[in-house]
Amino acid sequence: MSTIIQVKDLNLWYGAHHALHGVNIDIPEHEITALIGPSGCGKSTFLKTLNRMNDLVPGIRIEGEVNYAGQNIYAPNVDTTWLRKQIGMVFQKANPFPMSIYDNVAYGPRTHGIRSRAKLDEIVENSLRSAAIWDEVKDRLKKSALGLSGGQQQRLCIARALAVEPEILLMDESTSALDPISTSKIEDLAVELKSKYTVIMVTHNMQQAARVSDNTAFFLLGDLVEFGRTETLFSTPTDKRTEDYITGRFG
Ligand SMILES: Nc1ncnc2c1ncn2[C@@H]1O[C@H](COP(=O)(O)OP(=O)(O)OP(=O)(O)O)[C@@H](O)[C@H]1O
Repeated sequence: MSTIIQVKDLNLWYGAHHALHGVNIDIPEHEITALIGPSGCGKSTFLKTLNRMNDLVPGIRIEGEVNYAGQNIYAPNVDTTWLRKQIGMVFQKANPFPMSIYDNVAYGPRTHGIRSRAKLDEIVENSLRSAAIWDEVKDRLKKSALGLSGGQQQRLCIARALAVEPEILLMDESTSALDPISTSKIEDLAVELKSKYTVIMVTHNMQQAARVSDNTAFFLLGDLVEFGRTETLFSTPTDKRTEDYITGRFG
């Protein structure tokens, strides 16, 4: 398998707080990588460094490299609009725009200059199909996205992220606010998506990591303690701290 993102000696500070300590990781393409660890260990911080969503946090300092598409994304000439098109993100709480379902999905492509109605129709349908929500919304595309259930809103946000044809989808605890049925739909969806995309997900739920991911990274207090195949990490962890965490001894 090939590496899509290579992180080298990544350190991050929020003011004086050293939140990520020399993280090194190679993230495989077309697989699901789960980031796990107790609250405050730096999972979300790490995820956000992958498409520079942290850039505007006051007092932040980032050192090291995140190599993607043949360059360090922290190099001075990198276009962050391009980067975030390539590496999309879905958040913990669904955040549809207060507009129609159609316009939510068409928003990104329109921003990138697509004006043809037929082309937009095609993108909207394909994205909603890929996010496994087309059948539920195809008769109400002009209705407000805010009228959808929480689970539907989250799948709509996935469709919105897919509409600009990213390579990588970052999911930050995207099922933690959802009921078990919606959660299971999003988990199934993540597994389907990996044939076309690379998925990197933060989850508090170890069963979820074990169910859906191919690789798992365990963070503790800003350190990447262990990274490996999910099956191996959960069955025979090499680090005592990983073992303590996955067996519920702390966290
Ligand atoms: N914008 C910020 N400014 C200052 N400190 C921050 C900021 N965001 C996060 N931190 C701190 O950095 C550390 C890592 O936070 P982060 O949100 O990445 O952890 P996490 O593992 O995702 O936690 P959780 O599972 O609770 O979401 C924590 O100590 C947190 O308080």
